[in-house]
Amino acid sequence: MSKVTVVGAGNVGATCANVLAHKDIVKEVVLIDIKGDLARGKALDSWQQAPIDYYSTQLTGTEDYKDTAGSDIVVITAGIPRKPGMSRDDLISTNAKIVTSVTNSIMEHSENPIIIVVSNPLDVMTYAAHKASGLDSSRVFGMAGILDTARYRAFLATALNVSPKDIQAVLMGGHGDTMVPLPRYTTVAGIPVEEMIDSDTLNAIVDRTKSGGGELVKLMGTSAWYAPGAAAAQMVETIVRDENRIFPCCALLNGEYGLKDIFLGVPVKLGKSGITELLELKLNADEMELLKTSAGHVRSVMEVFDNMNA
Ligand SMILES: NC(=O)C1=CN([C@@H]2O[C@H](COP(=O)(O)OP(=O)(O)OC[C@H]3O[C@@H](n4cnc5c(N)ncnc54)[C@H](O)[C@@H]3O)[C@@H](O)[C@H]2O)C=CC1
Ligand SMILES: O=C([O-])CC(=O)C(=O)O
Repeated sequence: MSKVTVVGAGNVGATCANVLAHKDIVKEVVLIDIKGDLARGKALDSWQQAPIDYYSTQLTGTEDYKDTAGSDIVVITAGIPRKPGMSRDDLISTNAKIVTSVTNSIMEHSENPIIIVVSNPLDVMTYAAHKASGLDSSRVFGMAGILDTARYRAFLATALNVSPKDIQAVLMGGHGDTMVPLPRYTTVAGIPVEEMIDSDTLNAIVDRTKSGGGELVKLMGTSAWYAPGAAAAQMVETIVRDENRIFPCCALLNGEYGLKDIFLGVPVKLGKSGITELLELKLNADEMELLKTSAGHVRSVMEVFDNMNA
């Protein structure tokens, strides 16, 4: 694994490229954007950080897809972010076209890449990239669950006054307000979280997690980038290192959880060929109900996408 392309040199894309370079695990990161100078500038700035922070990963910026040729992994962050008052779904008409055209351009120059989608609305943009790429679904998936789980873990760490390192959690469903944090699968240094925290505080943290993206949009006037960029870089890392780590990712379901032909957040193993296994948790009736509601919402946005392309 030597070459990673990050499409979109904006807040999330540039952060992802920079965090990835710091990991020093790939030979080359290409940052591509319709704004070529922005991509070249951010790549050059990151490359000039290499002697300070000690990494060898070469970063280049471009607007020309020829420079992405032979990419092993592609992270798609191109598209518009939301502004206060908007939902992620409001981005669909603009971002569907961008993600489809970007995927087509990538596929013209790379034979069998792994594609990680970040652009919103995430679940449907992953569906769009999968459709446009013609790649096996084990090689096209979306980043959301790592970020949403990280927010949940960070809120818990604050409430419990513990290191976020010690909090493990799973979260499922679409990347929106219907996402499903799973307290029953949350532990603090191996201790079930429900033994550590009262239910009102836990419920408030679950609710805050669900609107965690919106909280940041309200504060900043645009959406988050540090944690999102780092989350996408973590997915690249586990693939490059062929670690088979388990992360919640947006993946195509084929009957798992009683759901079919839908991209939704579920725990998967990630290795050098992409998704190596999709894990089916033994959800209880309440959890399953929440997951089905979330799937229903994602399906309604998928229909909007399908109608745009009919
Ligand atoms: N999945 C997730 O958890 C998250 C998703 N996002 C999404 O990621 C996307 C990017 O967000 P930011 O980086 O904050 O936005 P940004 O506006 O800072 O950057 C987006 C970049 O995409 C570029 N772009 C637009 N059309 C393009 C095309 N056809 N080809 C190449 N580049 C193109 C723009 O020139 C811009 O530089 C948004 O859709 C946002 O909603 C953001 C955070 C988390
Ligand atoms: O909230 C947004 O629009 C961006 C995003 O997906 C997130 O930060 O979770």
